Amino acid sequence: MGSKGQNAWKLADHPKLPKGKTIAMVVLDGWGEARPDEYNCIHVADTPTMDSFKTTAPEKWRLIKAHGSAVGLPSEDDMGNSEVGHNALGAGRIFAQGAKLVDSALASGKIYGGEGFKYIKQSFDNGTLHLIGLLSDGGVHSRLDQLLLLLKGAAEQGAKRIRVHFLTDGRDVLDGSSVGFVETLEKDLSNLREKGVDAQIASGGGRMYVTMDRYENDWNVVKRGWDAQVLGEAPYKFRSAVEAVKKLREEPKANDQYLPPFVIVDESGNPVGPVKDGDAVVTFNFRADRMTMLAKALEYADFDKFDRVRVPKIYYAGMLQYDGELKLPSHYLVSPPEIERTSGEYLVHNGVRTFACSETVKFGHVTFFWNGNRSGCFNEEMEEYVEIPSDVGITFNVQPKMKALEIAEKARDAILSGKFDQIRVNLPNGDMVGHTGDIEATVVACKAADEAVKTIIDAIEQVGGIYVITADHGNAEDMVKRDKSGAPQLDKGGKLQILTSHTLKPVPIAIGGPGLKAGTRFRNDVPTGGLANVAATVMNLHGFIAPDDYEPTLIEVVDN
Ligand SMILES: O=C(O)[C@H](O)COP(=O)(O)O
Ligand SMILES: [Mn+2]
Ligand SMILES: [Mn+2]
Repeated sequence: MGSKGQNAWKLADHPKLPKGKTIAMVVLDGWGEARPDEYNCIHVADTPTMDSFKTTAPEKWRLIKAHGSAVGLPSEDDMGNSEVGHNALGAGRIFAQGAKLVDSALASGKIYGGEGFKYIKQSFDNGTLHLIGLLSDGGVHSRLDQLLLLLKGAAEQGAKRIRVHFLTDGRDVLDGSSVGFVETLEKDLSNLREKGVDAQIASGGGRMYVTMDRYENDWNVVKRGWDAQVLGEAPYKFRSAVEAVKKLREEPKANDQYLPPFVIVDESGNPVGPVKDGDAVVTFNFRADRMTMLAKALEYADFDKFDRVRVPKIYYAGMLQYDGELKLPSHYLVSPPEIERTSGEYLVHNGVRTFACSETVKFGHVTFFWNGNRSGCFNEEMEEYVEIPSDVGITFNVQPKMKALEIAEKARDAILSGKFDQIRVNLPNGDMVGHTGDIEATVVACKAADEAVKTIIDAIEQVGGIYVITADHGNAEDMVKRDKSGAPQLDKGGKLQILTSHTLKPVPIAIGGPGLKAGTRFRNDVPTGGLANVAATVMNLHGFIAPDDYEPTLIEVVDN
C-alpha cells in the first residue's frame, strides 16, 4: 500500500451513480477507428458486437485520442502504444513518458550528471561501454536519434571503447527499414572512430527472436541475446553489420522482427565485443516490458532462468528504471515518470475488488502498466490477477484467435462469481496479429476479439452489471502505409507496403449494460478526451468521484 494515510485515499461519493455494480473493463489491444476499406481488418471482419455499440446507442459510444500528447508522447506524430496507453487508462492523468524524459535529459545534458551515468563512467578508463537496444525510429521502445546522441555524449565524456548490440525492429516501423538504420549507425560510429574512439557494432538480431521477449513468455529469446551480446557466440558471424542484416534477410529469409542472432568478428574470426569484467552495459530502450528480462539477467546474482555460462562483473544501467517496485535496474540514466496514485490503488482503498486477466504476452499491460509500471497487486485480499499462458515460439498469424476465448471465459466466470466489482481484461488479438502484417489472419483475430467481447457482455447482462469497452491504440484497422491523400503506398518493386505498426488513429469507447443508470451518457463538452479520461469515468461507474487532478470524466447523468 502507498504511504498516504487511509483518509487521503477516500474517494467522494458520486451524487447520482450507485456503488456495487459489477463492471467489466475490456481493452481491445490495437483496435482503432479508421476508414472502412479492404485494409481495415476490423471493417472486413465480422464484428457484430463492436458494431452494435456504434450503431445502436450513439450516446454511449464515442472516439477518444490514444496517441501523441494525449498519452504523454513527444509529438502528435507519435503513434500510441501499450505502455503509454495502459498507463493513461490506469492512472487517469497524462505523464511525460520515457521518450520525452530521455529527450529532455539528452538536450539539457543532465543525463551526464546523473547518478546512472557516473556509475557507468567508472568503466571508461579501462573497460568497454556496451549499448544494447532496439534500433529504429519507432519511438515505442527506443529511438535511434537518442542512441546517436548518447554515443556522441559518452565519447565526449571519455568513453574510449564502445560496442553497440542492436535489435532490428520491423514491428514499430516498416519491415526492411533495419538496413537504413544500421547504415546510419555505422556512419556515426565511423565519425567517432575518426575522433579516436574505438566504436563498433558487436552483435545483432531481430527483436522478437533475440532479447526482447516480455513477461517471461520465452526465456530462450533472452538467452539467444545473452549468448551473442555477452558471450560473443552466435550461429552467424559477419565482418559487417550491414552485410549481416542484408544477407540474413535473404537467407534464411528472415524479416527484421525475426533475424537470427549474429556477432561481428575481426579478421581472425574473433567476436569484436563480448562483455568482460570491468565493462559497462546500458540498455538504451526507455520502455520497460521488453527490457526487464534482460535487466534481470544482467543484474541479478541469483538467476536461474537460463545458464548464463559467464557472468561478467559489470556496471549496468538502464536508460530508465524499468520496474519501480522491484527497483530494477538499480542504476539508470534517466528517472522514469512517477506514475503514482493510480485508479487501481484508489479503488482497492475504496473497497473495489478487482480481477485482472490476459494471456502472457499482454498480462503485464492490464496489471504492470495499468498500475503505473509496478509489479504485483496493491492488496492481495482484494485483487486477483490471472495470467493465461500464451503460445510460445510462434508468430501469432498462425494462431490468430490466440487465447481470446480463454480470457473471455475467465472473465465470465469472475463476473458470475460475484467476488469482484471490477473485471479487467486485455484482448490481444488485433494488436499481436496486426504486428505480423498478415491481413487475412488479422481479420480472423478481430472476429475472435469481438466474440470474446460478446461472452463478457453476456455475463454482465446476467449479473445486472456495466461494461466499458475500449482500446489502447490502433493497429488492426489499418494494415498499409499510405500517402498523404490516404492512398496505399507501393514500394519500388510495386508491392504494397504492409504496415505492421500501430497507428495514429483514435479508439472507440462504449459503455452499457443493465446496471448503467438511466440517463448516463457521454458528455459532449470533452471533445478532445483521450485514454486518460477513462479512469475518472470508471470511478464514476463504481459510484465515486475521481480525485481533482484526474482528467475529467467522459460521462454525465441526465435526469429523464
Ligand atoms: O512491443 C511490441 O510488441 C510493440 O513494439 C508495441 O506493441 P504494444 O505497445 O501493443 O505492446
Ligand atoms: Mn497495445
Ligand atoms: Mn502492439
